[in-house]
Amino acid sequence: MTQHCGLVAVLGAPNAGKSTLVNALVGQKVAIVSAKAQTTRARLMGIALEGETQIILADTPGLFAPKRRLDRAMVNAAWEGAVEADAILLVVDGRKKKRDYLAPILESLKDRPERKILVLNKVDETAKEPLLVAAQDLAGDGQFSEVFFVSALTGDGVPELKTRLAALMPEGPWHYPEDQVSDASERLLACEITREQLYRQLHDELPYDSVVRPESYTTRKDGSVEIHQQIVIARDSQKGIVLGKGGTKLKAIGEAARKELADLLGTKVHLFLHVKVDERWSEDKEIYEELGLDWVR
Ligand SMILES: Nc1nc2c(ncn2[C@@H]2O[C@H](COP(=O)(O)OP(=O)(O)OP(=O)(O)O)[C@@H](O)[C@H]2O)c(=O)[nH]1
Repeated sequence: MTQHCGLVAVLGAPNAGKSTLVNALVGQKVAIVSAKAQTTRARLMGIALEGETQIILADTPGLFAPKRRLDRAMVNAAWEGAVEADAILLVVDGRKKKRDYLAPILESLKDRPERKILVLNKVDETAKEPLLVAAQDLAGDGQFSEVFFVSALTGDGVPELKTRLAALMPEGPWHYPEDQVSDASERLLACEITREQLYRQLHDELPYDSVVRPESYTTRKDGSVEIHQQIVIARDSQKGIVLGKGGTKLKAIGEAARKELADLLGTKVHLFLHVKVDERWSEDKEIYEELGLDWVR
């Protein structure tokens, strides 16, 4: 059978469930998910397989009005992900009754020539009637060729969406080997996993101006992996939050991240986390490059 391969850009407001959807389509965790808005910083790709078709998913940062430089870089990355895609998915939180916040996204999508598919997510927590109203409301202007109702969380409707996306992918050789699920290097993916644990375990206490950087990533003789990472925060006063009493918080974060990494990499993992205070990290070009973001003024 001939191979098919194409790019799908996944767009949507922060917290719509884009990362969860990409993970569900890939069938394995590739993008980090958290209840906090704007979790997705780097442009991670998920790679889904359906028969002879490879679907490359650009999991883009949520689109929102950018103020800080980091935010502007994220929005730029989001649009980059959508350029010349074979399909654009707009993921919308179906539970939300108010939809004005989507107006700028809908407006900017108007000029895009790609096929656009509306995905109303979180159907597990939404009644049918309001979902239909939302679909009519958003797809009424004819901009979307199709509407899918899914729950990225439970997987409801996801296989149907995946089948449809596969059918839209053009003929062509696969871009990635069969067993690859993400184009993020393992180093970077490992940082994302630590960052997710930071979010999970510190909740609202975690300062937004923090970042996890890779220091080193080596395979030991016995096949296990030794990973060193730096948690960079902007203020000395934030150190206590990350470390916790007697360092217990950081230990728990490292332990959870290590377990998950071992699971993902299928080998024993030694994870070392170092906390560093750097007031000016958000002005550091190198950090942006590391995270796969463009430096924008
Ligand atoms: N009930 C329900 N919750 C969902 C569903 N999909 C995602 N969520 C939750 O919504 C929150 C946001 O999900 P993410 O996948 O991180 O959202 P995102 O759009 O990638 O967010 P950003 O990274 O901020 O752009 C998480 O708490 C998810 O568990 C769903 O189908 N049903």
